[in-house]
Amino acid sequence: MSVSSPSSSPSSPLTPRTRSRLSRLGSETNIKVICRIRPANDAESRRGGKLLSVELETVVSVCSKEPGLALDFEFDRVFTEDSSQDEVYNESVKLTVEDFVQGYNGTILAYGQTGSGKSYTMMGPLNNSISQLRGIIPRISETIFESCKKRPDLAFNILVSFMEIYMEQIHDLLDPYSGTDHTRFMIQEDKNEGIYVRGLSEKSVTSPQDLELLLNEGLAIRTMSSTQMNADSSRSHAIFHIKLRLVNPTNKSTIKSNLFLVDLAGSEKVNKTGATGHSLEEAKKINSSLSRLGTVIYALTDGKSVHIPYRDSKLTRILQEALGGNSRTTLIVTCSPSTMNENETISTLRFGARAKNIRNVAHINMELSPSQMKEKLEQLEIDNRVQQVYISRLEQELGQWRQGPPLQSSETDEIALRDNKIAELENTVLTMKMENLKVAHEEELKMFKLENTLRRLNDKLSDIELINLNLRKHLIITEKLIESRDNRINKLEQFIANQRMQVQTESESFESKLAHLKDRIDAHEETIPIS
Ligand SMILES: Nc1ncnc2c1ncn2[C@@H]1O[C@H](COP(=O)(O)OP(=O)(O)OP(=O)(O)O)[C@@H](O)[C@H]1O
Repeated sequence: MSVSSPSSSPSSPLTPRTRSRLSRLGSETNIKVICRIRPANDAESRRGGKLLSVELETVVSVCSKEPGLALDFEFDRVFTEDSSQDEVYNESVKLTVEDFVQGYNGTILAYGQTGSGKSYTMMGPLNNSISQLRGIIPRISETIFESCKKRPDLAFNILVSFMEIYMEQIHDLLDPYSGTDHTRFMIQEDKNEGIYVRGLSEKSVTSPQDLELLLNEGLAIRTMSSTQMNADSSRSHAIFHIKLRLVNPTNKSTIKSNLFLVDLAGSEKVNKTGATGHSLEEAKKINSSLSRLGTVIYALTDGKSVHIPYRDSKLTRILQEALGGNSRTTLIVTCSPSTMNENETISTLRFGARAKNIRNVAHINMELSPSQMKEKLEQLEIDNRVQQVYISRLEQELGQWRQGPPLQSSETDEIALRDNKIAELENTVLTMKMENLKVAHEEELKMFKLENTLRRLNDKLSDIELINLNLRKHLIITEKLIESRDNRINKLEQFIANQRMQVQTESESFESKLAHLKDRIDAHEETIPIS
């Protein structure tokens, strides 16, 4: 059996010092990874076999047709063909949205092969009017407004923007007239705002209905086309961005948080989708952009990379905070259940398993109000004044000491002698300090190397623990299977024993009937006169 642990250990590009500083500011968490298996479509029901099975709520097993290839993948949660939109939202996404309203940045990403159910999960079915089928984004908007209403002490302001990255160009989905001048959109970074796209329109919303309307308007102009794998295939990465500003009117402090909801374009095997000409170019761009996302995830988790190539694509640059930064991130990997898509599904599950090792450090994004800043400044000024008083007292004492009674020449010589001695001693102390510093530096280097070795060992240990965990899970599953087989055997044995008893009873009754008949024949024969 193989297990899903990536070749290397969970790690992060942050140095231990930066990490500990960030940890003090916020909480460090792994990216949450959810797997969702969609129901088989018509073609799969007709021709494909069942590829995936889910024995536990967190493990999905691939039952490959290749002999000897059995893979288990562990995620934070696995949803099956029968899971509803409601379950997916409540059990995997709602918490991120509640954190978002508390001031944490959040990101929810859907990744998977074309036609595997990303848009269904994020938005809901196309042209849907059934409330239970609504996807994550419409449900999120309701939670946000409900949560904001529960905090009447704060004034809130919600802005949304909606963009797609199509063939590596940014398009504004809330401004159909933005035209073809894509150079007006620039990805920029700001100390307060984080990473954002300059030039993108932002619309203020005051109700879930407002937000849903904008979502649908944007979706209506998103680049879609029909492929052999999906009649309504999204050919772009769609990024819906919700900006929340919560202001405390009393002290004027502001909480600012950003939520990115990303429906990625689906990876595809061009020979399967039958893409040619322009569709082929689209597919190549989609695959190349997803492969850059994979490279970033690989670099974040291989435990070696110092440089993370976020700037290699627009998608990874925009998602920089979501991947290894200040964000609570959930990745939803979507899969077809059928053996017809075996390679694509295994590759999706591997992508999810690797991403699960990314560590983020999220913190509440709060800006102090002018009055809070003033308070802080005043406190600093008081501290400063206290220090100044202390310094002037010391200076006064020193002055008095310096002024002391007039000295005799023999006393001046004595003092000069001692001054020289002091200078000499000070020199020695300085030299010793330098020596100490050198030694401390060498010690620090050694410590650093030792820490590195320890970290590598720890990483190996967690790899082994992960493998061990998977093996134990596999063992549990196997034990359950054996137990269910044993039950079945017991039942069958019971059934056979019953059958035997029944046969025996029947044969005994048959024999007694036979004997009875025989007696009657004998009796009959005796009564017949011999002619
Ligand atoms: N969980 C589900 N339950 C019922 N139908 C689903 C489910 N997931 C997906 N589908 C259906 O499968 C088809 C493909 O889904 P969807 O368009 O969401 O895939 P996608 O991954 O977004 O594809 P692409 O990358 O090509 O855009 C749609 O008809 C959708 O309604």
